Amino acid sequence: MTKQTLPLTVELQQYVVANGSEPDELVRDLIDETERVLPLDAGMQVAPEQAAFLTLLTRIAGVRRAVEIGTFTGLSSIAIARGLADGGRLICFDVSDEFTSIARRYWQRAGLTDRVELRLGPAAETLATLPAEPHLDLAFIDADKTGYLGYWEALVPRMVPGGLILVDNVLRHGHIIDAEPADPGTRAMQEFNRRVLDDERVESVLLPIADGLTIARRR
Ligand SMILES: C[S@@+](CC[C@H](N)C(=O)[O-])C[C@H]1O[C@@H](n2cnc3c(N)ncnc32)[C@H](O)[C@@H]1O
Repeated sequence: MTKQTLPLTVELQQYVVANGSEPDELVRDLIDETERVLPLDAGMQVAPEQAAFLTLLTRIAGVRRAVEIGTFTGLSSIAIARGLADGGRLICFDVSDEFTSIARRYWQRAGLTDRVELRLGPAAETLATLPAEPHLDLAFIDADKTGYLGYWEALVPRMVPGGLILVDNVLRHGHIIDAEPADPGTRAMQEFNRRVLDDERVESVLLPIADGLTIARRR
């Protein structure tokens, strides 16, 4: 019996990726280009095994309507869009025209432009333009950490019963357990994780994949 998740060495993570989540050529090119063009920001991309997990989860859940908060150069959006059911659509929210211009190029190359729509602007404002009633099957939150609670409150009422909200970076590279974190993003995530746990509108699990991924299911 194993009671604890294995800490992943670099070699073990490479094994994980090679044995179940190996990126295809397009994703490899996107990862390489992001590292080359945006070396200081490339760490914001989801991990390859997380991207593969997003695709599988989207497919398993039969998702037709999805949103993503925080698109960057497009890796997680491609992962979600690839898992959508026939006729499914993903709306991406981001503030950066620079980052998402790379994403748009890769959506084109991946043949996903009919499934993906980009809305530029602060997500606190652009999310409010979505219909208020429950209509979303899946939402992925991966943007400014101090905004997460606001995004959560905007999204939960818009999720259909059984809809999934996925939240990245809930472990803050381990700093989530710091007593008094100096970083406002980590303090915001401590509060966010408490609020999700106490939120009776959802059932949730916090998974130690990459930087921590919460999966919450709307009751
Ligand atoms: C961690 S990155 C997203 C990574 C992306 N999911 C991927 O897999 O490549 C965070 C993104 O959130 C965007 N962002 C930051 N603040 C935002 C805001 N207030 N509204 C919308 N997007 C925001 C940034 O421009 C950046 O592209």
